[in-house]
Amino acid sequence: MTGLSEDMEKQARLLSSQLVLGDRLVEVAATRTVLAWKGIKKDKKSSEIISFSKTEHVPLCDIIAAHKNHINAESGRSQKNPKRLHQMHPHAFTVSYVRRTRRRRRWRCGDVTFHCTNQGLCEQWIQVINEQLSLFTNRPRSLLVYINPYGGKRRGERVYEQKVAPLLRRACISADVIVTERANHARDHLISQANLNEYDGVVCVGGDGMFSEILHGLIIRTQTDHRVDRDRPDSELVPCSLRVGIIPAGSTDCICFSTVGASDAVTSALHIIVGDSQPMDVCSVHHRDRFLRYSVSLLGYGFYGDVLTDSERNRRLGPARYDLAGVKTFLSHKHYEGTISFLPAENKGTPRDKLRCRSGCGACQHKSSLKDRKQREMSEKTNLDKDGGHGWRVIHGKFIAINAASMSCACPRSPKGLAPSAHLADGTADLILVRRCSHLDFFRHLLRHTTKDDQFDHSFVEVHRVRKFCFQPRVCGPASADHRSGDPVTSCFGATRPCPATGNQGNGHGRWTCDGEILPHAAIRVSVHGQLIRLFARGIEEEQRQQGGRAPEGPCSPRDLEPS
Ligand SMILES: CCCCCCCCCCCCC/C=C/[C@@H](O)[C@H](COP(=O)(O)O)NC(=O)CCCCCCCCCCCCCCC
Ligand SMILES: Nc1ncnc2c1ncn2[C@@H]1O[C@H](COP(=O)(O)OP(=O)(O)O)[C@@H](O)[C@H]1O
Ligand SMILES: [Ca+2]
Repeated sequence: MTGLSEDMEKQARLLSSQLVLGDRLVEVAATRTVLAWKGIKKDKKSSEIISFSKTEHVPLCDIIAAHKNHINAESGRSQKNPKRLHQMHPHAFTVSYVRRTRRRRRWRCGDVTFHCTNQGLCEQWIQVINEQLSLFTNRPRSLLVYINPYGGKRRGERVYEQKVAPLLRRACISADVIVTERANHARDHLISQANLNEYDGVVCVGGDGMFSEILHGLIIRTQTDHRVDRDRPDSELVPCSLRVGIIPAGSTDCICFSTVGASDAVTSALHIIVGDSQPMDVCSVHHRDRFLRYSVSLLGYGFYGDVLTDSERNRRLGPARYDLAGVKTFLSHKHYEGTISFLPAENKGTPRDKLRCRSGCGACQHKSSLKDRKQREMSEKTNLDKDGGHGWRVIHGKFIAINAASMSCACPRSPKGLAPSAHLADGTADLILVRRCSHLDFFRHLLRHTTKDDQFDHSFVEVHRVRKFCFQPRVCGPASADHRSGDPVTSCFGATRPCPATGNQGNGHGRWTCDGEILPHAAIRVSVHGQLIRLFARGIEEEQRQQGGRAPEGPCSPRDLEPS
């Protein structure tokens, strides 16, 4: 043997043989974890086989599939293969694999084609590789796909057909596709019609709003199946068993960007195919004892609530509607008065620490058990706190914005996100309070979302890592007895009085945007549910750097025959 690599020698080979790759004779070997090959040639003097090139390899977990090639019978050879070598190796198979590109965290499909001496050997290779892939039980076989044809720049259907469907076919994954016909079509279908037992996952083609539909469909279906009362703010929610893949085709696409590291359809499709799994926190939002919505990205009051409200009027502008509304809202420079009460998350880091949530994040590894959660609830009840009692803190003030993010909310507009240190799956959210300040100061704060500077390093911004919070806008007329009592929970959800001017508590106040949807109430109560849902993603991967500072092209730079 020529010795492909020391590592390979330690593992049992499932198959190895001499094949042709391009114009080279190579020795190829497969183990349970890797496919590797190395250029070989015959020594003219001794007639021994010697190796002459470095070993190249693809980890099996990065392989999408192996397929037989149909070689043009007339010419008797493929374009790249020299005639004599090919005559001796007339059969071929192609291995498709995940190739990391130099463009930030984008994945592409690479192909490598091997030629064999006989059909039997060719089929044996295909069988061995595909058999190993079938042992990866994390990979989906069957998916339910929802496409929002009107999301973002209205390219959802085209993106799916041109970029995603061919890859799913290559990976032998079946897909039932539903193009939505109205808002909430996907949510309602998931709640009451879809036979979820038939699928290994759900795919959402659209933006954060469309993902929110899928999220609601899955969570509501799961809670209904388990008879959990969603209206009770303290209900323990049951995690959803199906994973969700996001093919970005929306306006912000922050959930995709924050969980995959790129806003790119092919990259997302490849994360689905290799069966990645990324748990994610979900916030439940209640008004008094009524469930309102779930949130995974931005719950924003004041500035972002106003941006969203204004942007809805210009939906036809696509993603640009947010920029226009952003400028208008910025110029109006409003602030809102209210009381925010929150339960700090202990021993969970802070929103200003430098620990970023990355693939395999340590802070997200530990999912607290039911016992831990019960113990925490008990200690919340017994630990009296100087500010609000029961461990809660209370802050009253005039705010330009109140933002809560249970993940970083990184997106192409703001690559580090609204809450750069927030974690995807640690059971907490970062609460950002932007107090009334000058126009120029608020502009400086906003601008820092697009640079490396710390957007929280301002006297008018304060940040807290929390498990729960509630907000009460300043009530019209004299404050209610409960509000004055200082008990944060009662004051938020007890006898807040409707505004006598409008008869409606929410009117005249700012509004909350919840993952892009406007909430009907300003007084809300929010709890973070750790790891309630899983995505086909692996979190943002650390940039791999080689000497010279460039990211590697692929697992080992095997020849890539497909244009990206
Ligand atoms: C001066 C430049 C300031 C740039 C500030 C950029 C901050 C960006 C933070 C983005 C957080 C995104 C959180 C995600 C929310 C999404 O779930 C949600 C729904 O997404 P979907 O439409 O895909 O369904 N999207 C949103 O809520 C949209 C938020 C977009 C906000 C854009 C704000 C632009 C502000 C521009 C201010 C300009 C000041 C100019 C002064 C002359
Ligand atoms: N067929 C449809 N017609 C109209 N609205 C839809 C349809 N399908 C989904 N929606 C709604 O469109 C909204 C925006 O979708 P999304 O895909 O997030 O795009 P964007 O990022 O541009 O807001 C979501 O609230 C979703 O409920
Ligand atoms: Ca979190």
